Amino acid sequence: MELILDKVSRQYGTKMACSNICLRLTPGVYGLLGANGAGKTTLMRMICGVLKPTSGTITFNQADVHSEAYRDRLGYLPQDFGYYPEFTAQNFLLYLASLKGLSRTTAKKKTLELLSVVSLEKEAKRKIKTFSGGMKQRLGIAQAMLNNPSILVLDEPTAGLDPKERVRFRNLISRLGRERIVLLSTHIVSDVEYIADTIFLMKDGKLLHQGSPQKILQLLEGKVWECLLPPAYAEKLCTEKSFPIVNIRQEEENVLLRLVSSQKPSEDAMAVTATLEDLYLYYFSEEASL
Ligand SMILES: Nc1ncnc2c1ncn2[C@@H]1O[C@H](COP(=O)(O)OP(=O)(O)OP(=O)(O)O)[C@@H](O)[C@H]1O
Repeated sequence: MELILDKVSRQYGTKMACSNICLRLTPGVYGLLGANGAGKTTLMRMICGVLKPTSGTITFNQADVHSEAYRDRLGYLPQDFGYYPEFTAQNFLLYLASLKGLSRTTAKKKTLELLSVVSLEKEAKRKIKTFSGGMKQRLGIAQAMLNNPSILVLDEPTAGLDPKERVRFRNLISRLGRERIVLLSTHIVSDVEYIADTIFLMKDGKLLHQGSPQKILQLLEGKVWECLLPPAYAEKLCTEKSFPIVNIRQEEENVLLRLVSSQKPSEDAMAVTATLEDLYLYYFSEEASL
């Protein structure tokens, strides 16, 4: 099973939202990481066949993504998925199952099975308007799974989840990714740090890096430092902006700076282990609020 993107680009007028993207996806969990406007939604919509590339090709097992056969194997949770607030969770899934052409008996069986997969079996008869953000997202994943897809595409599925819901979500995705291609986009690093086998780092429509979290982190090896400095000196370093500062923390009368630099930034700076968060803030420092 493989999904291949070959030199895929998408332009909106003069804006290049995705530029020359080449990817090969086999079963596993893939995290598409990028700041707002990086091109994640555009890329996912092209992968789902909802949007045509301006140039390049996307194929699944050598078939075009606009074929019906592909659509049957695809599950998609768009960013702005519309729920019907007055429906119960179960009726909502039954309704979507009928739209997807499942028979009544299969739909009923599948709906109950999926409500259990996303841990909503006890809420089956509750109206969606009473659900938390996390419960709605899990229901969204359940609807994307109705056709038992080989490719599951989730656009910002963790938006609005609290920490407990995030953990539950991660566990669910890890399980689903064992036998299918799961691609999820986020700008929250911790959501992909533990579950993604491969991370795609996107900026300004381009794919900057791809690889396992460990491989991606090697980019910053030996370049992340922490230094405890008097406030005046720390402020000087920050305003001079000679290094990307990834974190600032007040420590009693001093300031602890975490920064990225290929050289030791000050006499008593300590080299620390890089995290994906450092990497993200390093690449997206203009957009991120430090
Ligand atoms: N229909 C459109 N017409 C014109 N420009 C668009 C359109 N859709 C997206 N863009 C632009 O293309 C770029 C990529 O947008 P996209 O929504 O793919 O980014 P994103 O990474 O998903 O962002 P976010 O995290 O905010 O959803 C942005 O600059 C956006 O303004």
